[in-house]
Amino acid sequence: MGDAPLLRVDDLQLHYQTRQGVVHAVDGIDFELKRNEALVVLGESGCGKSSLAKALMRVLPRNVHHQGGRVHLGDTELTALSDERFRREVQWSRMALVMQASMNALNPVVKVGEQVAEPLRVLRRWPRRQALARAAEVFALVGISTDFMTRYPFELSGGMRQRAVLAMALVAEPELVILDEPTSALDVLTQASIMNALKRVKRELGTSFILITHDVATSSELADRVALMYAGQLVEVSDAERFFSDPAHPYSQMLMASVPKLRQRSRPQAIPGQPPSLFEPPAGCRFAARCPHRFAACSRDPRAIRLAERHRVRCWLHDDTQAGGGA
Ligand SMILES: Nc1ncnc2c1ncn2[C@@H]1O[C@H](COP(=O)(O)OP(=O)(O)OP(=O)(O)O)[C@@H](O)[C@H]1O
Repeated sequence: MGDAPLLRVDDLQLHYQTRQGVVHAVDGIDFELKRNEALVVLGESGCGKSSLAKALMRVLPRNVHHQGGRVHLGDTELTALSDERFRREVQWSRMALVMQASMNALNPVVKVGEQVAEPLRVLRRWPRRQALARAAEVFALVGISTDFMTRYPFELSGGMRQRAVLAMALVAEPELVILDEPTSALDVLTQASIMNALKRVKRELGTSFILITHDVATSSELADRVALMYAGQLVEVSDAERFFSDPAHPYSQMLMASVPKLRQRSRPQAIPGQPPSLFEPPAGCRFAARCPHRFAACSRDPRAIRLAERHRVRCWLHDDTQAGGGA
């Protein structure tokens, strides 16, 4: 059991119905996450990162056209649970989501400490005093003075509100916390200090994280693993160190070359072209149109190729059966 993954996601799909057609926002995603690991999901705007979080957490809009795949959390198959059981047994207590811009979603007329304590009162039926005492511990862990517990959200800075939302997600000690762009609205110093708070939480509570972001630099601080998303699919899933130093997928390589670095002589390189439409994504490799290495095989969908233990890449260049093809 010891090394069994905490989270296993197999062929996850989430498609939306719109007047223009069906949007394939999440289109066949597989990955695993171990306990106490932080997975950073990177990808440019519109590639489906938030949809992935929503599919995992069942926070779905009304216009879902199709949902598919399996998700296991420990031994529980989440995708087999009814909405009612998922809400009662999983949301907040085993798995929590900090949505994009959620620091603006705190209730303006309820004191912050009461809001952070609420999951314990509702889910665990803890008495108010006990819940507030636990909330105070979590406030300290995420770096807010407990003085702020008796304040209203408008009395807190953006960074403090974001920490309060984080405290609320952590208060019931879920095994997994999903954070969707948790710091993108904040200044760089606040971003860094929230990343430090997350590292502390990971160390002290053993929490696993999925951190969704387009910010390569900030996220590298926390990441044990990286998954790079492109047009609804994961193109590479790898150890963070390997991903940042020696990425394997051409898109990963181009993304890393596009990130400005302090001691870099050459200029950061933009990636020419646009991602494909998610209405009718191409049948073959979705990155092929922008890829300098494309060759004949790319007109077929590249399966996930295993480069090493826990390193998968969705690219024919790394498939031995296609050896010599343009690499
Ligand atoms: N409810 C919805 N109905 C229809 N299309 C949607 C809906 N939500 C998202 N989309 C579309 O699905 C695709 C993926 O969106 P999503 O928000 O998941 O991407 P993202 O990578 O999180 O983007 P960003 O970083 O800009 O938030 C986009 O084309 C988006 O326009």
